Amino acid sequence: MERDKYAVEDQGYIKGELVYTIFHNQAEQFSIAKIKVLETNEAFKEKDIVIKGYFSNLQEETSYYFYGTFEKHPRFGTQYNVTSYQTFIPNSKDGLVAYLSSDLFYGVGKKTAEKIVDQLGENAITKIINDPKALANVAGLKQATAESLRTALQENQGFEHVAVYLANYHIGLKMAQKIYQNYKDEAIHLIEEDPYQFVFDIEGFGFRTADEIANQMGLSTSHPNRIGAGCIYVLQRSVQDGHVFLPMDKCINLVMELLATIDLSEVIITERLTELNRDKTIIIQDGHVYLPSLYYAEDGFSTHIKRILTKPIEHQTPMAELMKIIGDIEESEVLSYGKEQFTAINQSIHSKLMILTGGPGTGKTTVVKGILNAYATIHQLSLNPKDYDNEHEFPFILTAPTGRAAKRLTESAGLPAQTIHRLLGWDGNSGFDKNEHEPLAGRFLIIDEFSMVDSWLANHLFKAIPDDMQVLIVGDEDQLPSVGPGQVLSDLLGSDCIPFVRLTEVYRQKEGSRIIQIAHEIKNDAPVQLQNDQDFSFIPCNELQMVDVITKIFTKAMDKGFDVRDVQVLAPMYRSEAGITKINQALQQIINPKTEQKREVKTQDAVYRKGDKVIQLVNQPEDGVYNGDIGEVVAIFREEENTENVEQLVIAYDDKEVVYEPKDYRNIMHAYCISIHKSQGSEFPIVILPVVRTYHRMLKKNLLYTAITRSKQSLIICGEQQAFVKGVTTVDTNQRYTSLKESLIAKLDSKVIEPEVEDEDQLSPYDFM
Ligand SMILES: Nc1ncnc2c1ncn2[C@@H]1O[C@H](COP(=O)(O)OP(=O)(O)OP(=O)(O)O)[C@@H](O)[C@H]1O
Repeated sequence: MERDKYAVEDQGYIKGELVYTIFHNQAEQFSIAKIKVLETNEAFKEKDIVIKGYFSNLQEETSYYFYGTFEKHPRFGTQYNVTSYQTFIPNSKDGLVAYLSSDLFYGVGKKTAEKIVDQLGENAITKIINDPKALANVAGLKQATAESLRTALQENQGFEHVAVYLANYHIGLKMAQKIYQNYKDEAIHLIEEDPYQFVFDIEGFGFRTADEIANQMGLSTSHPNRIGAGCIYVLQRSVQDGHVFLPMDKCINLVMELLATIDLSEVIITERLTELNRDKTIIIQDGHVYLPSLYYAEDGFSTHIKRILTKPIEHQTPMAELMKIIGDIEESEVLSYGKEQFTAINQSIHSKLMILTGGPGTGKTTVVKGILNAYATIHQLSLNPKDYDNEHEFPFILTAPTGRAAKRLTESAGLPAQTIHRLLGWDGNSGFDKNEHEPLAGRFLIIDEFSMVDSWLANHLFKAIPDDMQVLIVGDEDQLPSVGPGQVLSDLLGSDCIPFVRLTEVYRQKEGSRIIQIAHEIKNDAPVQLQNDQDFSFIPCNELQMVDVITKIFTKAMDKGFDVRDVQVLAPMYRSEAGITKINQALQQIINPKTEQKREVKTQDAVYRKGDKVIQLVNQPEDGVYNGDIGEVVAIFREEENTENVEQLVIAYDDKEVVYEPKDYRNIMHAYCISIHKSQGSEFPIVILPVVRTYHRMLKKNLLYTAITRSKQSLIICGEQQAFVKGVTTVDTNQRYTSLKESLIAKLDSKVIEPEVEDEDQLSPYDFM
């Protein structure tokens, strides 16, 4: 078969044959291979070359046309970066027989291939693809083999055909594979019909790519499909910045900016937005433009808040009784609750829904334990899960957004806690098992680290809360907002519709913690002193010295007997000389270097060895691992060493081992250094925090506050003092557009639903001791 009619005109090519594969990632279909050069129109004189790209299945003894560009790799020299390719099948009988009897086509041997070519001639492949009956008369060819040969040929040729076509629009093989998997042979026809539809259907297919294709096809820049796709694209992008909606005028401006054409006016875009609103592709309300899922998430969440608040608590505990109970708890815990803490326990016991907020060390956990104890005593419930069975479920539900946060909650409260996803029975695909029809079973729900909960998850969670369940939300409003859209905790507090208690008195500080002092200095906008102390050090250095400084500190901590898991480097960004990637590479070399005996696997971005510290990057509920979980590579199995015939990486987390196949490797990365965003909800004995000017875009008060509050025993900041001071005084002005506050005020009639709490000032727990 000659070069495809869609082959890129004037583009350089190398016609070559596979010598051997150097690296192949099955999941990504990414390969690096050595190729014997048979013919080329490139200025290249060598006999062979290393190529890399996304290939579906490169075969030996088969020739290909590779289209691409040369690249100089610092270590491996000149390589050919392949952007598209196609199999070369000579029209000669021998060539066709070799191709049809290759490993690509199961069940077709040399003899059968010869018969096929004898019967169908030079155009055998085209005939088989186009005519389902073409193979019917080939003697001895079973119908099943004939069908599977035709399907495999269609797949193989079809993908190459699509890939070559898409390469004309600078769409690489990786994206071509996604497109082909989605649309198969329809891909070219569909893209020619409406390239903008791909923006919605294919993850990662950018509006600009669609635009380029449409442009080459001569589609008008003011075509309604273009404007529609532009509107949706602008909204989708705003969700990535945490917004729940865009104000109408801002949305129009962003669409104008994106579409950049003089044919468009605000009126035309407004009309298109109105049409999209009419057919429910978007929702416009009060001048706010929403993607439907977010509109319904906020609206649903506030409706459920109202529903929960409306059903009052049946059992009211007289103040005298509560004071006595709290006094007894103080005695057994050997502490005396501060006034705010006492108010928090009292109010939570009497509130259907309450928020407990406060900075580090203000006693949130202490109060949570107090509330659990008081509630259990009042309702004569055991706090021991073993005292319950399937018919009598444990009445206390403790949950948090991440695995690490749930684990910490389990440890601090002394009761089992789980992630919100697990609690709701998320299956990873179709949604949650728990909802309004299948609600949660229990009496008292405590949700920790609520600042990390986004609008979607908040709605799913509250949907599943039955009317008579009591709820306590716990979180620090000064932490980073959720990664997903919304700012649910601060909107709840800002609405003034929900009872809350804000703890301000710091208790851990009394134990002499400089870390907590720094956190509160940042929180209260007070000047931060960086002088060294028992649990705090500042090490001045610049960007280029950073990796060296960090590896030294890390090594010293290990020499002192700390475990790799105890020491955590937190940085704001991946790139730069002092970025996460460089720090991880350097630390891996020091902590877990290559040795003869140590097994390793190579992925596109990293090398993993047995003993490496790694982090899970996405929720993988089917295996019980969640975004932010940190584990260790404990075993690597080669393909031939297991029944699945696929390479495997085994990672041990706190309470389980999870097996990763190559297709899952993209879900992990090294975790010697992780991003501050990923560290939300976790705590570490030692935190090393690099802060340099290069990070300036990221250096904001809430980011540094979040990083600092992750450290429990020791905090080491290294870098430039000026950058740190600038960071802690820079408030993130990127306001998120959310309407939860207004929605709550409208639904709850702007009243804080105060619990009926007697004035505790008149009595003290001591009156009852
Ligand atoms: N009323 C109190 N009297 C004495 N010590 C207290 C009191 N309240 C809290 N503490 C102590 O202060 C420290 C911090 O309290 P706790 O862990 O409850 O705070 P937190 O707000 O949950 O902190 P973080 O958010 O950092 O985990 C603990 O050692 C706790 O025992």
